[in-house]
Amino acid sequence: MADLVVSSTQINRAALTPMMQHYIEMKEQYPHAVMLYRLGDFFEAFFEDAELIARELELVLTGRDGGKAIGRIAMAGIPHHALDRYANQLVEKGYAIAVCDQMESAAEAQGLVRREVTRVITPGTVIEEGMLAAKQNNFLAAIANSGDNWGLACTDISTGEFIVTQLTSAEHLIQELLRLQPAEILIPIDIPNPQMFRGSKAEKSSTLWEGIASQKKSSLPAPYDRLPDSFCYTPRSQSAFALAEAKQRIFDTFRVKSLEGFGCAALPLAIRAAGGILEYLESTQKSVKMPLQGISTYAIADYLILDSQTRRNLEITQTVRDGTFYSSLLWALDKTSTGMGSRALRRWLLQPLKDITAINERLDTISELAKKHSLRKELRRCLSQIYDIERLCSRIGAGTANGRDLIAVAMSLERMRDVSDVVVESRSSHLQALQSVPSELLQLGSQLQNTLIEEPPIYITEGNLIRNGVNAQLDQMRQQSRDDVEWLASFEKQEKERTGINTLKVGFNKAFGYYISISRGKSEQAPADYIRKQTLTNEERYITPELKERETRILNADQELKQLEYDLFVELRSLAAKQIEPMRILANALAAADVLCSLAEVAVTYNYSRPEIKGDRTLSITNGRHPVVEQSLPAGFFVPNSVHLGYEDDRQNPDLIVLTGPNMSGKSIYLRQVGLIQLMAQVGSFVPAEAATLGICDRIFTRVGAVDDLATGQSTFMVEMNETANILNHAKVNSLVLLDEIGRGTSTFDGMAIAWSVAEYLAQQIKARAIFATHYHELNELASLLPNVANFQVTVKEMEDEIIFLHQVQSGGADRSYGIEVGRLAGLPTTVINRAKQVLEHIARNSHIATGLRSGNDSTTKPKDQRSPDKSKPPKTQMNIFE
Ligand SMILES: Nc1ncnc2c1ncn2[C@@H]1O[C@H](COP(=O)(O)OP(=O)(O)OP(=O)(O)O)[C@@H](O)[C@H]1O
Repeated sequence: MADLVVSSTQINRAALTPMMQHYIEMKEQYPHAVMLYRLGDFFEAFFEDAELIARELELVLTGRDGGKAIGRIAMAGIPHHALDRYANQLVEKGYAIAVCDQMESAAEAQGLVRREVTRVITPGTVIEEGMLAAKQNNFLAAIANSGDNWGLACTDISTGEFIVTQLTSAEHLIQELLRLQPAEILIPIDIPNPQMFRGSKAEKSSTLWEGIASQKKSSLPAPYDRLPDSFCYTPRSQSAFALAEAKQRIFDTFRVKSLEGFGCAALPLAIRAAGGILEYLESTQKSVKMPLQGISTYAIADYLILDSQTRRNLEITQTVRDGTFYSSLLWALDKTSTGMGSRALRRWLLQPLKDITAINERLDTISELAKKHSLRKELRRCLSQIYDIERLCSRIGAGTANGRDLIAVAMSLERMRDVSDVVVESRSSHLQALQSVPSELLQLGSQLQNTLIEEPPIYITEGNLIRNGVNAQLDQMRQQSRDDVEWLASFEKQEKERTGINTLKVGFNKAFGYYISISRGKSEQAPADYIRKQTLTNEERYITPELKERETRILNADQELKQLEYDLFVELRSLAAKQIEPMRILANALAAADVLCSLAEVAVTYNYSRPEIKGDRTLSITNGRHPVVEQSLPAGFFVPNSVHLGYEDDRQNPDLIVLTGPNMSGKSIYLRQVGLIQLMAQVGSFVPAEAATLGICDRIFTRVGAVDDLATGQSTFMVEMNETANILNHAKVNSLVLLDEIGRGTSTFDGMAIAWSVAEYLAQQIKARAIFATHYHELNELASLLPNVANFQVTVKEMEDEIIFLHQVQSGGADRSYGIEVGRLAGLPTTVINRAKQVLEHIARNSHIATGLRSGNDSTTKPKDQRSPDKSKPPKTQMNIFE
């Protein structure tokens, strides 16, 4: 629309209408955000913002008079009740939104309606229920830096969680960010407009942000240019991150005088990051202040470290192939009954423990729940009736909870009586935590239930919230209101009799209030004292002084009644807010119990066993299974396999296993299942195995077939080498290293040489427990050279014209891959298969690749079947099915 003014920068402000002048003033305070300005029943955007939301939300771009000398200003709007839905779409696209609301009704206003920014919604500060995923945290993070050290603070304002840590390298910071997946990250950089919001997604689609669009991440000042591209970053003024200011903010927010109790007193960077978050919350949460829990400090070394590569390869929360939740470990284990439990399970899986006592406490609880079927069943039934108290607490504290929220709290607290009864005889600590519910919470539950009606409306300003008998004044006003209804009925009856018009009715509408309605045909009969107010096609509407007088009283009484109900409700909500702390403790206990019930349920369904947790390097799994693949195969189809690694006292168990076997035989699955079982044990879960004794790992490393990393322009082989280097530089004696085919993406000789030396380094230098799956059968020689290396193979059975995958892992090395057979199964043309077979035979007869590596140091200390195959015999050719 050519005639619309779309830019606010070049106009003569004095010529604008007073309201538009106010809009510009507001917008200037939030230049980084799309401003939604309340006008009656709509939130409107003007100028550039109007164009933006019209484009992004597919709305009609219209115009509004901006003043005589200005003309029509671009405008686009959304109905006020649809704010959440549209705001959600904008936040998803990476925009921040400043909500400028009306603080008084147009009728009340003297002059211009008072409007204020009540809230700035950004990806990390979303609290609206409809905008949050029930099963996932929505984290807002902030970081601070000094040299190689980094502070990280992270909060989920919908639950009040607030965690901080300090890290000693950018890599650790990035790994933590990748684990937490914050929706928004605050970085302390002073750019010309410090409030400017930049989200990676917003940059792509917005012209509004041209000022910052040039500030691509790579042009952000060091050291922040190293941060991953996939997040939404918001630059903030450095002053909020200054140590003194940050400390003061923490003192003020949490009403403390020292940071000792939070455990971060000696972590200046963590404090600075926390200060950055608090300052941001102050500036975005205007009228709605979500109460935070106290700060909880953690160290990454307290937990089993899983880097992003390992989380991805083990498919903990999503699959590698298509990134879906379905077929991930979380999918296989999540039988939780509440959103709190589901979020906790995700956190537990991404941050397994190292503390044996804490692990055993979880295992004890699962043991009890697994053994006592009716306890588990009953507890799960009760949990499924409990609402998301964690998030409800935050809404109560922020003063945004409505009647339905309080009823949900009341019902949940009522259910707690059943929960306590169900666990009354339990012995494990996580269930004992639910045995007694603080009496003040039970009282609160009863009070909420006794005060509020069963199904209150969504809005708390419309009355109909409070039960009869709660407040004498309210009861009296309600009686009055009933009397008024009766009076109206008797007035109607009286007027019918007086006029003799049977169809006469008393009606009401917002514009005219109460009126007497008579059909046009009968209007001649209207008495002289009737005052005509409105003429419609079929009826005439009248008022009388008596009706008007009564109307004033009815409407005033109605307003007063609603106000009284509102006041009583707010009082009740404040009362509930005083119990947030015990409610949060309860919510945490419920979440843990829910996770443990879920793990127990899975353990019983799939016949898992309790792992024995040790402080040494034992990794012993008897007949283990892959928890996800097992669930996706028909019962009994999965072939269990064992592994015994890293037992130090006698050298019966190796540190490193060279795993060979044909393509498709199950090497990758085996590798992953070992990693998953170790991870599950440290989460405190039962494991899919007949028996398992597992020492605590400090880290699990995995390297599984890489793909080209087009985003960073790295080749498959480069990615593979990067990942391998990372493992060799960080793995320690207590780590578990799972390598699937190293050295594939280069020439056979280079690849094999690298694979050999990597395996040798792992076994000799690092002595980590490791499984090395490979098609380089020459690596079987290592077992004859190094005492802590053994060969294992996944077996197949050769039939006359096919091979059968047995998926069984046995000691000894394989010397064939049956790659050509797999090619045939995949449908390679027969000519190609036959030719490949000829070439293979030729190579097998003439190649001496491994002879140089076999230096004759054959170990005699190991069982025969763990040594390399006898290479003195002529190499076998592929199966006779090819001949
Ligand atoms: N223990 C098992 N029991 C039953 N089926 C299995 C088992 N292990 C693997 N499989 C099946 O075999 C398929 C191939 O397994 P996997 O990908 O682990 O083979 P691989 O040996 O790593 O193959 P390649 O060397 O070609 O990469 C799996 O998709 C799974 O369906």
